Parts: sequence; structure tokens; C-alpha cells
Amino acid sequence: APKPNEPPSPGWMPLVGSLPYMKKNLASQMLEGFPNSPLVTLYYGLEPVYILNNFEAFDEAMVKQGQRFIGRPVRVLQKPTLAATGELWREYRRFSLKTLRDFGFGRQGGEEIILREAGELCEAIDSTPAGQALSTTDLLSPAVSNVICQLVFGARTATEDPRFPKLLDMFQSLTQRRAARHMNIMLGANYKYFEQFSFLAKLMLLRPERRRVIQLSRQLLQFCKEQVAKHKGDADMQSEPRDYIDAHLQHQTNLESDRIFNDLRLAMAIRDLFVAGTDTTSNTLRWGILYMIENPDVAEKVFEEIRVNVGTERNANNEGQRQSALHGSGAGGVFPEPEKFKPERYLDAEARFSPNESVVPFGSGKRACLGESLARMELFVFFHETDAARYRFGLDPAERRSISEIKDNAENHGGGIRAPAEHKIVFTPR
Ligand code: HEM
Repeated sequence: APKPNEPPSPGWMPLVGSLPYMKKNLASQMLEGFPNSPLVTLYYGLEPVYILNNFEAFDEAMVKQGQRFIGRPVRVLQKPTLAATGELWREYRRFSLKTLRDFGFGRQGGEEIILREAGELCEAIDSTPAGQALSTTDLLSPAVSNVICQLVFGARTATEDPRFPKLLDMFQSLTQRRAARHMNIMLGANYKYFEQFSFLAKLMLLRPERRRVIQLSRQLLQFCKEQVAKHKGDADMQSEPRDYIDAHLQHQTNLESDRIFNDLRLAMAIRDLFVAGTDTTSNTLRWGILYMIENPDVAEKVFEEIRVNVGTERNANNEGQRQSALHGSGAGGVFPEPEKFKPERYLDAEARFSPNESVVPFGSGKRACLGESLARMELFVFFHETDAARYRFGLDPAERRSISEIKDNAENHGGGIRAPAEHKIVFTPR
């Protein structure tokens, strides 16, 4: 049973922990139910998990005491590299950050890749008959994926490999659709208990959806292993690396032992980069478009600002990220009228962009998002320079749901990424 001195909890039951007490919208439940508690306890089975329930608690743990909170539990589903812990995580994080920088992400070289994808995206939109509605998932996921594909595989695999649409669909069911709930349950399950009590694993896998999650996750790793094998066949170890895989293979050869860097870990690192970097970015863009439809006056201001100068326009993006709270890292309690979409929150008295430190869509501290500069570059190019600058957005006239219903995507609650429901958009050139 919970210890008496634990932070407050919505409830607890033997075996299932807090699960029966957790509401669909956990973020609102925490903010509204525990407005004065910096920490809230949720029990995942036997294990207490503490929610950092305001910015001060988050900053204290992730930044001020970042070293103490650097670890991550080992989960049943995924034996990770980039999301691992200890020396393995440290070495992979250092190598991956360096490799991302070497390929120009966060600098100019990477922008060319993103601009090219943005150009292809516009072509796809422009070649559809006027008034025809397009799915933002079908449109944006391959474009965003192609950026990471070029970084990792050195090719536009998302549109050039016929197997890729299935792979993208797989990501989405792992992170956003019904399977996401099961994925979260699997990820929440702690390895330690499953080693000790193997019947728990058998019990959990009785549900076919959970076996499917394991199957999907294996298929994804298999695809990554194939890409590594292909590169091993044609990589030139003496030349400049073409991509992340080449850089890793060269790094491996330069090391005396393969204790940390080896082929299997490489495949797992690619998988981690994909999972972390695809639907996060594409869904942020999907949210951005929905907020523009809901707030046409803001859309016009964004357009004007891009047209006149590039400098103040990031406020709309920041506000979209704060409100959609993709990873549940919102900034509740910090702003007046938090439910309102007000990009002007981030403008100072001279109307210059002035970020607020409590909006942390990429996390903070030592485990903060490894792809933040790549993601920011993508959001800027895809959203501001491409979509908002060239088109007016409208919801599909055949759509029966309101924007709020699309935003409040019931299927998604409890999934790894907060995504709006599937919807279509009409893009009208400006
Ligand atoms: C809008 C897009 C994105 C958002 C909102 C986002 C957000 C986040 C957040 C909140 C974390 C967790 C920080 C923590 O555990 O404290 C994270 C971790 C991570 N992200 Fe992102 N991310 C985005 C895009 C990307 C991209 C494009 C990549 C790939 C290059 C990426 C790679 C990673 C990795 C590898 C980690 C694990 C880092 C570690 O544990 O050391 N992310 N991200």
C-alpha cells in the first residue's frame, strides 16, 4: 500500500495501482485536481511514479538536480540506446549530437534538406485540384520522415521505398491510435518486475493488441537492421560519411572494442531517432494548422509578419506547442487564460519575440530533446516559410466534427503523443 508520506494521489488499488482513477485527460486532471501540489503520485502497479505538477517542481528535478534525475527505468518493450541510461545513453547521446551537428542540423546544411522537402510538399499541394481536401497526416508525415531518412539512411526513403508507407502507419498506430494505449502500458511496465514474476508478462500478453505492439516494434527494428546491413555492403570507410549509419560504422571501426557501439545498437539507435523525431514534428505541424483555422486573425498576422520581416513570427509556434502539449509538458498555472490561444504572450513591449522559460515542449536539462534544433528548424521551414506563407487553411467542407472535437481526439488519450484526430484540410493558395 502507498506510504503515508507520499505526495497526494488520485487513488490506488492493489495490482492495478492508480489506473482506475486516471482520467482520459490526465494533464487537466492533475492541474484541476491538485492545483497546489508540486508533486502527485500515480501508481503503475506497485511502482510509484511522481508527476512534476508545476514548473518549479519540473525545473528543480530536470535542471537544478538534473544529475540525480538523469536515469530512466528499463522498460519491458524497449531496450533502448538513445533512451537508455548510464554509460550507454551518455555515449550514444554524445555521438548522436555530434553527428547531427556534423550533418548541419541546427546549421545551414540541414536547412537545404528541409527546404527541399518543403518544396516537394508544396508541389504535392499545388498539384491537387482546387478545393480538394488533403489529410494532414498523409501530407506531413512523409515530408518530415524524409528529413530524418536523409540524415540516417542518406536517402529519401519515406517516398522512395515502397515499404515505407506501411512503416509510417506502424509508427502512427504505436504512438497515436488505439494501440498507443497498449504501447504505453507496455512501456510503463518495469523490466525488474517481469524478470522476477514471469507470470506478469504472460498475463499482460493475453491481450492480442499488446502482442501486436510487440510485433510492430519488432518489424520496425527489422527494417532498421536491414538498412544497417545494406550500408555495411556499400559503405566506404575512408570517405566522408554519407549519413548517420556510415558515421556510426566508421566510429565502430575506430574503436578497440564493440562493448558499446555495435550493429544491433546502431539499428536500435536509428529506431529511437525515428520514433522520437517523426510524429512529434509532424503532429506539431498538424496542431499549428488547426490553430490557424480556429484563429484566422492570427493566421493573417503570421502571414503579414513573414511577408514583412522574419523575426517576430515564432510566437505562434510557441503558443501552438504550449497549447497542444504534445508530450504533456504544458505550462499550466503560469499564464492568465491558459486555455486561450494568444501568441502575443511571447511578445515584449516592442513586439519582439521574448520566449517564456516555462514553456518546455522539448524538456530541459540533461535529458532534454536531442533533436530540438533539428525540430525547430523543421517547424520553422515547414510551418512559416511553407504552409502559412503560401496558403490559407480551411477544414474539409465535408467534415462533420467541429475543430474542438478534432482536437479532443478521444482515441488518443493515454497515447505517447497527443495528436488531433484524423482530418482533412483544404489549402487555398494566397
Ligand atoms: C516538435 C518536435 C519534438 C518535440 C516536441 C520533442 C520533445 C521531446 C521531449 C519532451 C523529450 C524528453 C525529454 C526528457 O525526457 O526529459 C525528447 C527526447 C528526445 N528527443 Fe525529441 N522532440 C521533438 C523532435 C525530435 C526530433 C526531430 C528528434 C530526432 C532527431 C528527437 C529526438 C529525441 C531523442 C533521441 C530524445 C531522447 C533524449 C535523451 O533521453 O537523452 N526529437 N523530445
